[in-house]
Amino acid sequence: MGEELQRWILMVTARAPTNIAVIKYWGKRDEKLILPINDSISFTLDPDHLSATTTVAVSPSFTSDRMWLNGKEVSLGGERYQNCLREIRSRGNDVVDEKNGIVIRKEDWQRLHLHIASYNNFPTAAGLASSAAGFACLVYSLAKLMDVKEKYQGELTAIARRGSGSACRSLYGGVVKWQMGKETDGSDSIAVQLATEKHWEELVILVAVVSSRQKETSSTTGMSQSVETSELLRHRSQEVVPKRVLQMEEAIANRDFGSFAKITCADSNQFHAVCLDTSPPIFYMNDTSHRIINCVERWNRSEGTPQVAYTFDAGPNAVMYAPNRKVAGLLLQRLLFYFPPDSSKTFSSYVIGDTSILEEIGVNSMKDVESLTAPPELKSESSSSTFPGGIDYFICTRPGKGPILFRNEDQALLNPKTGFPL
Ligand SMILES: Nc1ncnc2c1ncn2[C@@H]1O[C@H](COP(=O)(O)OP(=O)(O)OP(=O)(O)O)[C@@H](O)[C@H]1O
Ligand SMILES: C[C@@](O)(CCOP(=O)(O)OP(=O)(O)O)CC(=O)O
Repeated sequence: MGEELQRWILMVTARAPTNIAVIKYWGKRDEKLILPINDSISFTLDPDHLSATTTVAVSPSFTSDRMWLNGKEVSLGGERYQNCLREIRSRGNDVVDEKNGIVIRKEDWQRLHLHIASYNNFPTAAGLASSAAGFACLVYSLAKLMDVKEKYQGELTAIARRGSGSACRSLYGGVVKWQMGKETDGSDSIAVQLATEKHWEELVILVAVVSSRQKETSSTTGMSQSVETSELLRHRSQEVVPKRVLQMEEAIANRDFGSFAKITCADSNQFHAVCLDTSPPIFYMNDTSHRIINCVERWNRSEGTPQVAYTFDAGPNAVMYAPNRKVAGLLLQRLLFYFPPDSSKTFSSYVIGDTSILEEIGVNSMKDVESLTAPPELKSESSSSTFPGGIDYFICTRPGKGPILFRNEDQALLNPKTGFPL
C-alpha cells in the first residue's frame, strides 16, 4: 500500500512531575548546550498536584510538526524544542504494531511528522517550574513513542536538559541530583536519582502561590546576567555549592530535618543574594515573600530548632517543607492567620491539593480562618499585622514519583482518529 493511502496514527500519552530545587541551579557554562556551573538537588513533587500530561502522535498524514499547549497552538520553532526533537528523533528505533498494520523503520523518524498536545494541571509560566515538567514530559513521551533505549543511564535527562536545565531533574521521582559534568559535549551533565519518593515520605511540601502582577526576569536571562556580573555567583559555584551538595546529600540520606532545613534556607537566600549582586540587580521576591521568611524564621528561632524550611525560585512564590503532617498543620495555621484569603476567594479554592491537613487542624471554613489567633512567638509583640490577599492560594503536596506512561487511551489529549486536539 502506498504511504499516501495510509491513515494510521500511533500515539502515546505520559505524565511528568515538576520539581523544586533545594540546592539551586543558577548559571550556565555553556548556554547552547545548557550546561550548569554547579550541581543542584531537587525534590520531585507529587504529579497529582503539579504535573504536565503530554500526548505525542505520529502519522504519515501529518504535514508538519505541530504542538498545542493547554489547548492553544504554540510554535515548535524555538531552538529548545528543536534541539529536543532532533536529539530524540536521531535515537528512534524500529516500531512495529502488527495489529494495526503499522511499521516504522528507525530512519522514518526523520521524515514523519509529529503532533504534540500538552496540558499542565497548574498555572503555566507562573514560576511553578512548568517548563521542567513540560520538557521532561515531552522527552519521556517521545522516547516511548520512538522506543528510544538509553545507551547510558541518564541519556534522556541530558536531552530534557536541552529544553530547560531544570527539566532534567523531572525524569525521576523522589530526590534528584543534576551533576554538572565536565565534558564539553554535555554527555555527563545528567540527572541521577538520590532517593525514591518513599525514602522521606512523611515530608509535607506547601507551595504558597504569591499574588504578583509584575513581569519577572526569566530564569534564562537572569542567570546569564548573574554569570556575567556577579562575583558572589563565582564564589557560590566554586566554593559554597560543592560543600553544600555533600552536606545536603548526607542530611537527606539520614532524614536529618534540622540540617536539611538549614541548608535549604541558606541556599535559597544565597541564590537571591546573587540576584541582588547581579548588575542590574534582579528582585524575584516581593514583600509577601519576605513576610513568609520572617514568619518561618521567627517560629524556627522561638522553638530553638528548625520546624520548617523555605525556598524560593525565580519569582515570589514560596515552597515550604515540613517534616510531618503535624508540623505542616502548625505551619498552615500560621500562614492562614497572617495571609487570610481576600473576600473574592472561596475557602475550597484557597488551599488545594492534599487538603486533609486542614481537617486535622480543624480549619474547614472561612469562619475557622477568621477565628485563628496569633501564634505564640508573636504574643509578646505589640503588632501582629495580617495581610489579607497577599497569597493567591496554597498547594499542599508531598514528594512524588517520576514520569509514567498511560496505558489507557482515555487520558489522550489528541483524537486517535484525527490526531488533532480533542
Ligand atoms: N506542558 C508543557 N509542554 C511543553 N512545554 C511547556 C509546557 N509547559 C510549559 N512549557 C514551556 O515552558 C515555558 C514556560 O517556562 P517559564 O520558565 O517561563 O515558566 P515556568 O517554568 O512556569 O517558571 P519558572 O521557570 O520561573 O519556574 C512555556 O512558554 C513553554 O515553552
Ligand atoms: C531558580 C531555578 O528554578 C532556575 C531554573 O532555571 P531553568 O531551568 O528554568 O532555566 P533554563 O535552563 O535557562 O531553562 C533553580 C532550579 O530549579 O534549580
